[in-house]
Amino acid sequence: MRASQEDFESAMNQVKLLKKDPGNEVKLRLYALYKQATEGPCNMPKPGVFDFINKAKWDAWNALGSLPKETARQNYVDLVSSLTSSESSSQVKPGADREQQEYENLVVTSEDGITKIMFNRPTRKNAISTQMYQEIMLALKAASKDDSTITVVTGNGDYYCSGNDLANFTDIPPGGVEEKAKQSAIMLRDFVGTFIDFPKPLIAVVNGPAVGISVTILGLFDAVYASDRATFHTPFSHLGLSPEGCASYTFPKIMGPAKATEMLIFGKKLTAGEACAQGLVTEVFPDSTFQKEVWTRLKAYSKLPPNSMRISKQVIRNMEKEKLHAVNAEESSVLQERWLSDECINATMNFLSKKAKL
Ligand SMILES: CCCCC/C=C/CC(=O)SCCNC(=O)CCNC(=O)[C@H](O)C(C)(C)COP(=O)(O)OP(=O)(O)OC[C@H]1O[C@@H](n2cnc3c(N)ncnc32)[C@H](O)[C@@H]1OP(=O)(O)O
Repeated sequence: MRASQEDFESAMNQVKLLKKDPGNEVKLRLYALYKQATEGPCNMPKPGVFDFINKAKWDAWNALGSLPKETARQNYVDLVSSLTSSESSSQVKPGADREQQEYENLVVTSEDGITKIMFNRPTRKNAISTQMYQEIMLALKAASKDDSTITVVTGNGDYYCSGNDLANFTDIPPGGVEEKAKQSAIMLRDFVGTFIDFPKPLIAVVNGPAVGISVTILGLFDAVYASDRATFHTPFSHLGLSPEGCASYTFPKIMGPAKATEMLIFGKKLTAGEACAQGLVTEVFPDSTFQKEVWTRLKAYSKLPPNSMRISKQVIRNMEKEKLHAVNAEESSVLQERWLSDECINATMNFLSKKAKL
């Protein structure tokens, strides 16, 4: 499939978040492909021999000759993808009991055939910052390729996750709020897409309250185990928002349209027991024994034949994938508009100025 303009913009965002300097040669190649993809063949006068930097850039761009813009765009996306996956595979290597240190907002460990991705911003109730979205995507991509059999997502501290970090919208780029909304919609689509495409059994261990996007994406998990302290809250109307994470499709399917309406439109907060009765949660455990009971069970599941589990997941989920990607694209584009609405801006300002809380 050819890289779209959105894939290209998403790749540009990912370049900014690379943790390691890819080196001058790769940077020149990225520069040349970017210029070719956006402007076509090199159209600049050749810099003088002593203007080393601009001469190197010119040489790299000029070397692409008449490479078509679409091919340059595709090559750029492929190059960025190889850079991000080599970073992520160097972060999660197969093996036992290895704690990863390189994420700022996650703790990722691999042990007993289970890769555990733990949200780790407990002082912010594990709200998902822009960087954390990128880190979760990297961690999931690495987990999809490592030798673990199942992948678990959980939270550190008293919360599972308080949803999108509302301060994400205060970091406005030079292109203004419209540009911010556009970038956020691309990131959201990529983020949710990573869950849709995740190939192994994906389990949520919901250790405490869950809010917003951390609830909606549960519909894309294969099992959800919850402490009886957990609650499930999607206050989209209160925030001037609309559903994401494919919940506009998965929630009515899981719990029926009437119950989904209460959650997604009226923002009704469910207890763990209610969420279980409505099919969003697989099983609820008393908080006092939650960790012990869940991890004992998961360790037993992780010993099942991995290929069989993967294939069964594909059989269960693959028929829906195309539909889910379409829903994800639509939800992201609706939200791009919502983020610019007075309703949303006022609700966000009220939270950030401490006038409102859920
Ligand atoms: C960008 C692209 C993708 C976008 C996808 C869109 C997703 C939609 C959603 O996820 S909607 C849900 C958004 N989340 C919220 O509205 C939750 C807001 N938080 C709260 O209402 C409360 O903090 C609480 C109910 C979660 C917890 O209340 P409590 O009193 O127990 O704790 P504090 O409020 O004191 O929280 C500790 C500090 O953490 C900060 N914080 C918590 N959640 C968030 C958040 N989501 N965004 C930003 N900051 C958050 C809170 O402000 C406290 O900070 P302080 O110590 O500096 O006061």
